[in-house]
Amino acid sequence: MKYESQKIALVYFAVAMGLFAIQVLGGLLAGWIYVAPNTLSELLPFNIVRMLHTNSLIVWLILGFFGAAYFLIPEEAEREIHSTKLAYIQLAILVLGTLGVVVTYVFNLFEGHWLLGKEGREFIEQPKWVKAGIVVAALIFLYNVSMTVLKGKKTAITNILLLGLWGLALLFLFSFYNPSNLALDKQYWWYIVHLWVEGVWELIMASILAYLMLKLTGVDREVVEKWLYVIVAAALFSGILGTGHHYYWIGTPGYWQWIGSIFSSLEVIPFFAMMAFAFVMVWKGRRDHPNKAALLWSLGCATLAFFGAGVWGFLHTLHGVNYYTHGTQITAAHGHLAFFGAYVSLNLAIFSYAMPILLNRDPYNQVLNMASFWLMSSGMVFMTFVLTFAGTIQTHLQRVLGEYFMDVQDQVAIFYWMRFGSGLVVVIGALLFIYAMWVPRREIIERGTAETPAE
Ligand code: HEM
Ligand code: HEM
Ligand SMILES: [Fe+2]
Repeated sequence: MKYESQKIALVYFAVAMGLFAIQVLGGLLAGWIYVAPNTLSELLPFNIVRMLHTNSLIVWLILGFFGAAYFLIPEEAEREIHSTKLAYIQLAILVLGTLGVVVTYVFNLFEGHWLLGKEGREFIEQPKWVKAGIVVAALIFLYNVSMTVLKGKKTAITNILLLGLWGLALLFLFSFYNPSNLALDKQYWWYIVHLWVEGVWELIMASILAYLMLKLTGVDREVVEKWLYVIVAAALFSGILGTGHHYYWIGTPGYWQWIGSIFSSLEVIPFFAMMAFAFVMVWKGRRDHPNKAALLWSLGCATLAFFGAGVWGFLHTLHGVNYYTHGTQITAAHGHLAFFGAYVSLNLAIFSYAMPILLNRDPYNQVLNMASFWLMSSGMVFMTFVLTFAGTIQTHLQRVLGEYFMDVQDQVAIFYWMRFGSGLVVVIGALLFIYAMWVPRREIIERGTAETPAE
């Protein structure tokens, strides 16, 4: 570790990994309720479990991004973070908000209250006071990292990372605007949900991947930067108008069917470019970095993001196809592999790289980490396949033959059992990952010392 303030990342990563465990366990519970629907139906109903699953996902991913920024910005800007104290205050606000969310959801408190009650829009259900807290925390964060970069060295990696993080925070402001007209509500809702994952988060992904490639493969910075600019341009060019693929059936004008189909098809390009980038960097690289697990997660991230977002996204993005598949298990299949491939794996890649440095551990449980990669990835890929089969049958029975929703659900039950099985593998992989990150290797415990890890 070159800069003392990089240590801030450690607490962010710790909270993120805690929520990651809760998120996958929540998913597993939701998957169990699918096959045994009366489970906890009074105490913790499915809709609440689902909310905890998706909300904790978003919160831990963002905490991971914040931690990644605090870790890599000092090295790139060649100076300490502007204020360590502000960074911890920011985390305290976010943790308080998270606890508030959990208590409000689980006990279903303050229903209908404008400030204290949950808001009932998927992914952005948080009560208004929590949303306000998130904005305050985001402002503190942006001030802190922007000051650091402004006073230090500016690189393409930090510029693009900051652009992505500013975009993330500004787009979140749309969560305060909730028009009573349902079509308008949905139109703005997608500004957050879509413009995050298919817009500004791609900038965050590209810049963190670029940083990892720089460190792990030792290629020249100029080469990394050229790729970075192309990826960012392709992401913004396709992703902004690509929002149209959510405007097909919500009451917006018909031209969105063409704009959405054309531009969202082009969204495959940046994801393909990120995959090509990662592999070309490894191929051209001149450095044999000892942290192979971090490289495995980086390559896995670029590859699974291409399949989950690019291929599985394209599968149902043309309006002629989406007319039939909209809101079926095809959507869930895509949602899972896209989020896992792109943003979960990205976080796990930067954790794998940074944690041994932050904890000053060499060697660390690298083989266990790689095992967790294969468990989690194969579990998620299998889950994607079974949900795709379920969704294909569902589309035919329900949308083509016109059978009733619940009758169709009974006929695809076998796939929900298989989803539970693959989910169990994912959970085991996730717990193994957390173990590999935090528990020192036996040699170190016995010897009592560690080497300084390679950076
Ligand atoms: C990492 C990037 C991506 C993530 C994390 C992601 C995630 C998701 C999620 C969670 C949903 C479900 C939203 C909901 O209805 O509540 C969704 C819907 C959708 N996504 Fe993506 N996505 C990504 C990229 C893409 C790309 C690149 C495409 C197109 C090539 C695409 C096409 C679609 C379409 C068409 C829908 C609507 C499905 C429906 O009509 O039910 N996505 N995405
Ligand atoms: C890190 C891994 C995971 C990610 C990124 C993830 C992501 C998501 C997302 C984005 C949704 C909303 C999907 C949509 O609207 O289309 C969702 C819902 C869900 N997830 Fe996960 N999830 C993960 C792990 C799991 C696991 C291990 C299970 C266990 C079986 C699971 C089961 C479910 C269930 C049952 C739902 C509700 C689906 C519905 O409403 O029909 N997830 N998850
Ligand atoms: Fe989208």
